[in-house]
Amino acid sequence: MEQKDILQRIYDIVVDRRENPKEGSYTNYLFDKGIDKILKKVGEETAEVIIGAKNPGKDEVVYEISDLLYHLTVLMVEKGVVWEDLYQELESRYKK
Ligand SMILES: N=c1c2ncn([C@@H]3O[C@H](COP(=O)(O)OP(=O)(O)OP(=O)(O)O)[C@@H](O)[C@H]3O)c2ncn1[C@@H]1O[C@H](COP(=O)(O)O)[C@@H](O)[C@H]1O
Repeated sequence: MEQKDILQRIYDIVVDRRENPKEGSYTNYLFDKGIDKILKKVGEETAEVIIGAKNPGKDEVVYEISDLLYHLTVLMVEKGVVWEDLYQELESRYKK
C-alpha cells in the first residue's frame, strides 16, 4: 500500500475533523472560532518561524515551520484550497 504524503494526510484529517467533529480536537476548536482565529494563528506561527530561524541550529525552525504548515492547512480547508491548486500554481512558475 502506498503511503500518502504527510501534508495530504494532515489535510485529510483536517477535512475529516470539520465533517465529523471530535471531542477535544484542536482543529475543531479553530473551526469553531472561525476565520479570524485561524488567521491570527497563521500570523503568530509566522512570527515564531522568524524568531526560530534567527536562533542557531535548525531544530527550532523545523518545529515552528511544522506548526505553520498545520495552521496553513486549516486555512486551506477553510478557504476550499486543495494541494493540487498549489502544485499547479508552483508548476506554472517553475523554470528549468
Ligand atoms: N499538526 C498538528 C498540529 N500542530 C500544532 N498543533 C496544535 O497547535 C496548537 C498551537 O499551540 P499554541 O501554544 O500556539 O496555541 P494554544 O495556546 O494551544 O491555543 P490558542 O493560542 O490557539 O488559543 C497546539 O495546541 C498544538 O497541539 C496541531 N494540532 C493538530 N495537528 C494535526 O491535526 C490532526 C488532528 O488533531 P486534532 O484536531 O487535535 O484532533 C493531528 O493528528 C495532527 O496531524
